[in-house]
Amino acid sequence: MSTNNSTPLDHIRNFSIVAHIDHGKSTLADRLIQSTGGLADREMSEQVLDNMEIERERGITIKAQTVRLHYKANDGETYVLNLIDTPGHVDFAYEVSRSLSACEGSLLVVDASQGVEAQTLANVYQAIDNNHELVTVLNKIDLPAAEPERIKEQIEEVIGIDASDAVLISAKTGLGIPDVLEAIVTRLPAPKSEGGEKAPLKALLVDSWYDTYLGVMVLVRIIEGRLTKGQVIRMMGTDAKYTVERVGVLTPKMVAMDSLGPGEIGFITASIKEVADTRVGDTITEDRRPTASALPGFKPAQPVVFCGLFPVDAADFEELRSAMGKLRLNDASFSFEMESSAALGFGFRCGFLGLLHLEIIQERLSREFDLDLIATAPSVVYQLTMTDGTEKELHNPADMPDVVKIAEFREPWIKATILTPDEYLGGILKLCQDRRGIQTELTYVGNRAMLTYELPLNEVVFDFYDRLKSISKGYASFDYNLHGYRESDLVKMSILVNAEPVDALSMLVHRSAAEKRGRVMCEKLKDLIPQHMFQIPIQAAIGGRIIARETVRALRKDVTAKCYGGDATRKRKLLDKQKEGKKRMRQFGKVEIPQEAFIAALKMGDE
Ligand SMILES: Nc1nc2c(ncn2[C@@H]2O[C@H](COP(=O)(O)OP(=O)(O)OP(=O)(O)O)[C@@H](O)[C@H]2O)c(=O)[nH]1
Repeated sequence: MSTNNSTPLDHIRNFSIVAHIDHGKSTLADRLIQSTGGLADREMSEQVLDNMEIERERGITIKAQTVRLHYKANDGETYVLNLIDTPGHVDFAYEVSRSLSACEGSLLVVDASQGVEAQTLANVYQAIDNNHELVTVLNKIDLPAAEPERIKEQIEEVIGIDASDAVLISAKTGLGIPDVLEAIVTRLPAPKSEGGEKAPLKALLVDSWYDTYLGVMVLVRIIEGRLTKGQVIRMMGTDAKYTVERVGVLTPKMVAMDSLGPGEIGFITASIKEVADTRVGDTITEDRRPTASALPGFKPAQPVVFCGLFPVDAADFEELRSAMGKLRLNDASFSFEMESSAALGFGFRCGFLGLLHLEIIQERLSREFDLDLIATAPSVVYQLTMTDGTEKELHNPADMPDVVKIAEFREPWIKATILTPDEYLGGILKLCQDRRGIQTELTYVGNRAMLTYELPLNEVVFDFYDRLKSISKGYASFDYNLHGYRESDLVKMSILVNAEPVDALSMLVHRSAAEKRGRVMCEKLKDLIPQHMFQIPIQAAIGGRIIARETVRALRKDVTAKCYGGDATRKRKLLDKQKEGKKRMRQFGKVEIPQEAFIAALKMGDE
């Protein structure tokens, strides 16, 4: 189907939904699609917007998606509503911000039984920074625990916006959905376009992804002018030229169009080779008649967490490289380069936006590509000033230069916001304190405490979020943003198993925490490393100094010993089983360490 459209600006509304995780953003989006007939009921698989398998399984939104809806309003007119979905997790805050810049308004969804959470705050402030008009939507009012009046007051008190006209809905039952659609049309502004459609083309590159059939697809928001099939476009940031092959919109099905006009959001394809060739935030113009000035643009997302990924079986190396290449096609914020380690052989040093991003990539590699991997300790990006005045960035503890050559060592800090029910406050304060946190604020929102802390990112990347959740029984919420670099007294802690250093387990820690970390790590490894025929010392060391030690006692019997008599098949079975187990082990000198040990050892706990 091909449609030529020219929706007048005042009949377009571009909006996002901002919410804390689990407050019902995807359910609401699905309802909006369903009630405007974007998909027939039978096409409505649950949660259309979260279309990746892992997203669906974990119930989180990663890649921003967009849909165009047609809505016949109470005034009898039909409006085009473009919904840009935004990811809800802290790791993807950057994607939230760029999705928001493509629209004029947001629905602020708050769970009426939970109230404002850390990501509600983070996301709503981003919307306000983007000059969005807001419509407050209180969801889950079907729940007996819903307290819409109290939550309205809370929103006014904490966020400082008027919530008296909040729309009360249940995305689950469908209650109130027509009111949301009316509010979008009557309360959110139409896009503006200074130059209109006669002006030279100026479009914002909002997002891009790789489609197996169509190649690189680019999501664009037209500011002025017209984007047409066959047009030669120029990316103003990279100066690359392309001929537009397809123009269309997502309903969420792809629908071809001849062109897109001012205020509209849609996709194009143009034989672009790689997602990496498209720069999110770039300005797209017509090569023949370029626009006078580019849009402000965004800074590219920088990876903040790095770790090494190695195949358990060295023979899988090429397969791993190709799998990573495929993942990167769709995720320009994931980076990798080859690395070799004495203990782990050949693998890759990978960069991620955060820990969740790391876990997702790791999971996809093992699930979609069936690869057994060992991940090394996650590390942040450190800055070094050397004694000769040069500056260095350090992504990998293994590359740590000789300490005598370092004049200054700096590590990244974050500013974290935590909201928690009062009864867990003590435990959380202790956690933050143990992680070298500096408290900057403590206020109350009803019976919940709102804390702001400055924390070294290095202390957060391991298991901070897991710990926070377990201390608060899942009730605390957390959000952070990077807050610059500070000088720090960091040391490299090595782990030696049977006197051999295991580089995958070495990490940079603050001097004050080194001994405790070393002790915990050795204790954990003692339980994780299976017994061998000999005694295995496990040691933590800083430089040449041992700071902790444990021993795995020697095993006496071999596995076949209990097969008295000569049952050969049974014996073979046991040996096969042992071989099977071996595949998932790595040999370090004479010692075999199971793959799980690496991951488990790095989840520190604060016992
Ligand atoms: N009772 C009730 N449950 C709801 C309602 N809306 C959503 N839920 C449930 O709340 C949970 C979270 O909903 P989602 O729509 O996945 O939340 P989300 O905000 O999109 O989460 P992310 O995709 O992770 O950002 C799901 O189990 C929904 O079924 C509602 O109106 N009432």
